[in-house]
Amino acid sequence: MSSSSSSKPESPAPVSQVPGLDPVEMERVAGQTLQRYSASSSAKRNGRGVAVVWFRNDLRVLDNEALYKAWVSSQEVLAVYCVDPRIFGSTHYFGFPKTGALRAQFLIECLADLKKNLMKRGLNLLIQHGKPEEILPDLAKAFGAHTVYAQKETCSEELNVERLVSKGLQRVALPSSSVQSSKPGSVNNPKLQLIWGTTMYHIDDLPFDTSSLPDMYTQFRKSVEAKCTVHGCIKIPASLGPPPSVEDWGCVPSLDQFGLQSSIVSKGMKFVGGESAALGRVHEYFWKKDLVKIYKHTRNGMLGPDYSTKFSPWLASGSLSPRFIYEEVKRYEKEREANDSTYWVLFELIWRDYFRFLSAKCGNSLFHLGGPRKVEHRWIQERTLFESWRDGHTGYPLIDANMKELSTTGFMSNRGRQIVCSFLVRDMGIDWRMGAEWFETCLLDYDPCSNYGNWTYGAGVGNDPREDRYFSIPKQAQNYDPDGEYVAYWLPQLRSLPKDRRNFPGMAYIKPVVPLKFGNAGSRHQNQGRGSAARGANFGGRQPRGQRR
Ligand SMILES: Cc1cc2nc3c(=O)[nH]c(=O)nc-3n(C[C@H](O)[C@H](O)[C@H](O)COP(=O)(O)OP(=O)(O)OC[C@H]3O[C@@H](n4cnc5c(N)ncnc54)[C@H](O)[C@@H]3O)c2cc1C
Ligand SMILES: Nc1ncnc2c1ncn2[C@@H]1O[C@H](COP(=O)(O)OP(=O)(O)OP(=O)(O)O)[C@@H](O)[C@H]1O
Repeated sequence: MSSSSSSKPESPAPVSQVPGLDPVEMERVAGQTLQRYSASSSAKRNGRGVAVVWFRNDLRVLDNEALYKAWVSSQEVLAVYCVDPRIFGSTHYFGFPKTGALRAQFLIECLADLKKNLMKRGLNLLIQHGKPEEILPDLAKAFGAHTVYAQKETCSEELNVERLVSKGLQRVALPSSSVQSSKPGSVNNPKLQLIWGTTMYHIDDLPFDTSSLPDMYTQFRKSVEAKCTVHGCIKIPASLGPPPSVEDWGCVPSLDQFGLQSSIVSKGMKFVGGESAALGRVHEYFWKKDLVKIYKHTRNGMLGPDYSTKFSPWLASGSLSPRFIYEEVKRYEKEREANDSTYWVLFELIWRDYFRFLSAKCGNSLFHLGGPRKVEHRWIQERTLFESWRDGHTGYPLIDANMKELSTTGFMSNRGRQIVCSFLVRDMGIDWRMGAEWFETCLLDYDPCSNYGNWTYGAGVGNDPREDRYFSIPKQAQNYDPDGEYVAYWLPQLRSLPKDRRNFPGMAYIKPVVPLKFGNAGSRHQNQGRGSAARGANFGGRQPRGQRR
């Protein structure tokens, strides 16, 4: 056997913390970066009274326009986060936990860090438990706030909350003295002002209305690259105080307040929540480890913290601004090197933008079985099969290892996500929404637009009919885990096998729960003679199309 000599079983590698900086270094890097992005002392504040900044998925100080506008328009800023019980409810169709314990823990760390960073600037974070539409009008009334500033969202659950908050504020009557430029004696309502802030390219700069967004990513990308520029990050003054006087600012919540049990990451990557960690990871990835210059060649990896940026959990919670990443890429290109890899980070961030704008175009069809194209197709919802996928017991090491990584750490590589998605929908024929909702439960970087956008593409119901791909497991295993290092990490029982058999263990592993739809071409040891009969889904006889991007 060539490179396939069996190796001794090894004990699992320790958990890799992401970023891998010690707390002192992380604080130093975050402090320096925030300082670099502080507004000069001449920044103008010309408002009156109190403004509320309602933090949602923008848990950061750097490049936070809602925070900046609240500061400019007031004499006092009240920063608020509402722990909305709905985000700890159940997913829409299949009743999985809407937020799993790992993402809840990440959120707690984000809130603790935000509170700390706001306090360093003379503010604080008021944390209240309840629905924003009940909390915010009461606060606006109690503090006489003229405006509630918040980041705009695009999916219906969040839009609904925005509508209810706005309605609630309309019922609050404020005396004219709290409101700028109002006539003496008149009665005014506080306003909800929603600010765009999730994407790298600003929605107002797009060369088309979102209702006419191109159906093809490449067309979108070329158009924005040619016609738009990325705005510079908003600089926030070093001092934002004073806050209004508040009796009880509330504590950063604990997992049991969410009704969740702590889930310790025992293997793989442990992501640290919060803006300081996000800025630490950018520093580590770009400047300390110099990894961005090889990103394009490593990005399809699956094992360890360094094959890709790992920015997504912080982007999803808004502890990291995509415009800051853009500026860091440009700075790196100027100071060190510009190449395909440095560009490719932006290329991927444009995918993220695209899915965000697409959610505005598609509305709820993004979440419907037929997807934006309303594709009619018979799916199955077989619980036992689904559970074998969810729990990593399908008999295919590559699937099982990825699913175990997801439930243990809350993360999975992009390569892994595409493979397990294809397996669920094509080989098992299972309703893609079951997979998407399980991802919604588990992912640290869960974002409705990127998650449901990618799942609709993977299921062949997305808005671009060409994005209809089958991922052959044997081929993916040979290309992306040729020595079986990844599967042996997550399934240690495979480590004692020769390297080239770890992905094809035959009788040495669980019996596959379904045959592969397109047979086992390319497999070396597995499933001989099981045939290639398709199960469940029939995708109109489409042939495998290899890999995406
Ligand atoms: C079925 C499926 C579900 C997914 N669900 C999510 C999700 O809920 N949230 C999420 O952020 N990403 C999702 N992705 C996209 C992608 O897998 C992750 O963004 C990526 O793996 C995160 O790791 P990274 O930050 O190291 O990415 P990198 O490779 O370093 O890429 C840099 C950034 O580009 C963006 N990006 C890269 N690929 C994509 C993509 N395909 N779609 C959108 N943005 C992308 C991310 O913001 C990422 O942080 C999903 C992909 C698939 C196939
Ligand atoms: N942020 C989000 N995360 C997960 N799912 C979301 C989010 N926002 C919206 N959805 C999904 O959008 C869908 C809305 O379904 P709902 O029944 O409310 O409306 P609908 O019947 O689809 O509405 P319409 O017929 O007007 O399109 C649900 O599947 C819901 O889970």
